[in-house]
Amino acid sequence: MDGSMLAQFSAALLASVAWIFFISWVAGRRRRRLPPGPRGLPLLGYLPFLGADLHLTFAELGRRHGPIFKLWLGKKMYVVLSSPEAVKEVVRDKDTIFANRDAGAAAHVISYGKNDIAFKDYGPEWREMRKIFAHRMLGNAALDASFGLRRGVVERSVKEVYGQAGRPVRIGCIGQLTVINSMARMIWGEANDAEGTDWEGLMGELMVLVGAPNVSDFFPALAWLDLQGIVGKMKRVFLQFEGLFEAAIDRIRRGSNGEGNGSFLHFIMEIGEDASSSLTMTQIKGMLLDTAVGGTDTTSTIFEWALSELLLHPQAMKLVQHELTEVVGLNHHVAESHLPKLKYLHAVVKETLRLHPAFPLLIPRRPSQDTEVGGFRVPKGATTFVNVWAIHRDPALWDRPLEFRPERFLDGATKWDFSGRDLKYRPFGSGRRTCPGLPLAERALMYTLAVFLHFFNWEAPKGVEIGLEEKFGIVMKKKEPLVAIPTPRFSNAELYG
Ligand code: HEM
Repeated sequence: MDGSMLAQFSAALLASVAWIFFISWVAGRRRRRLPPGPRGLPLLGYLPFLGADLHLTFAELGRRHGPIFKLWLGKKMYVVLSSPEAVKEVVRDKDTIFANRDAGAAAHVISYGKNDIAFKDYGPEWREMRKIFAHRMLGNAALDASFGLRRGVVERSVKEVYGQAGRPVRIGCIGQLTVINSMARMIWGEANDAEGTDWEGLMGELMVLVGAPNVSDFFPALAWLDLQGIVGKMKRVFLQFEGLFEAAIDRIRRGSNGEGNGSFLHFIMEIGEDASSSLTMTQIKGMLLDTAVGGTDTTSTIFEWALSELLLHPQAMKLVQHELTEVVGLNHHVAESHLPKLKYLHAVVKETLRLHPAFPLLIPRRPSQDTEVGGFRVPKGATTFVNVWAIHRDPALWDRPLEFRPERFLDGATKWDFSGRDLKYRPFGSGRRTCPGLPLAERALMYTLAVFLHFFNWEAPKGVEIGLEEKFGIVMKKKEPLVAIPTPRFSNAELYG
């Protein structure tokens, strides 16, 4: 090889090496690229621009930046997903990596320091608690056994509404109280140590505190100051629950008249006190709190949305009541055994949950290591939201998405179950962290709706417009409580208690 050939060869070799370096640098850079997102202010990030309705802000940002975007709120990075493809990566392909939750300061207090199911980090203890919760506490046998407790509460509410027939009633509030009291009854049993507790107020305060934007979460270094007093207030709410649990546990331990029988508390204590169980008393109380918190606001809110939609869609209301007449029969009580046959009511519930998912952003997850979604880097610990509200209304995924059409969930739509198998419909989430309360939620919601729609006709008071305005929160409620006039459907007064 002469000198010039050697020089040409060296130059070619150098160019190839440089090219390889360049390509791997670009690939590496891409791998390390964070998702796009809006610019914010120094230190505060996007905080000043968030607005009150997070789901709407996130939907708008999704339109601008794509289905995977990030934003900084104070010192914390948040990633928001709003396409089934991106969600699939998180809840299927990388479900284990994203199986932790992000417990803010307030959630930390109310979850017994992440000692419940909703906030405990993924691992063997969480798996054990979840297994007991889903398969034993909320298994079919336990739910069948506690039906009497639920029925008693619903029948009391029917009697109350009957007493106000022909007049406007705040049915949203009555529905909420019915669900709250059913859950309380199931937790405490007939003895109900919680009798006299202002559940509505207590739950309302708890949900506001968990959902409130908290400076301590955005700037962890300032957490010890509890600048908005949220943690202080949450501790007071927590102590009220703690007092109720302690009183009931004490009563059950003393074996006083066994009135707790049939209640979750009694049932779960039996498991906890079994020598082979590793459940601690704190975990038991954490699971009961999950039932009280996870089960009440969600179920009662969907009850109110469903009734509102039916009042706005008289044809759908007619079909529900016709089905109830066929399945339950005139002058008969609704039983839980009727529920699987109420196909149209099921479709109404599904369509309601599509348009008004109780958790519009699900419950945020947190990756336990650096990872990638859609080719973007998501760093360990980044709070990850799924904007299920936006996915459920995406015109690319749904035909006439803003219309209330229960029919879309009928006929050959067996894939539309609540399991989250179809990633464009996930009102109960999916993957490892999917809602374990689904069997109870489905029964309680369907039963309460079936009873109220079987026993009464409903109409809006003259001159009152039924609105569908939303009030954003951890659980998204109706802005204006629903008011409607009930008229008994049957002349036999005995049916109404
Ligand atoms: C209509 C009623 C309900 C709706 C719409 C609902 C929805 C949800 C959703 C979307 C999640 C988050 C899932 C995810 O991150 O993928 C969740 C979690 C949870 N839900 Fe429900 N839920 C309802 C009723 C209930 C009931 C009745 C209970 C208890 C008896 C309950 C207990 C829980 C718990 C403990 C979690 C946390 C699970 C975990 O982190 O492993 N929920 N729920």
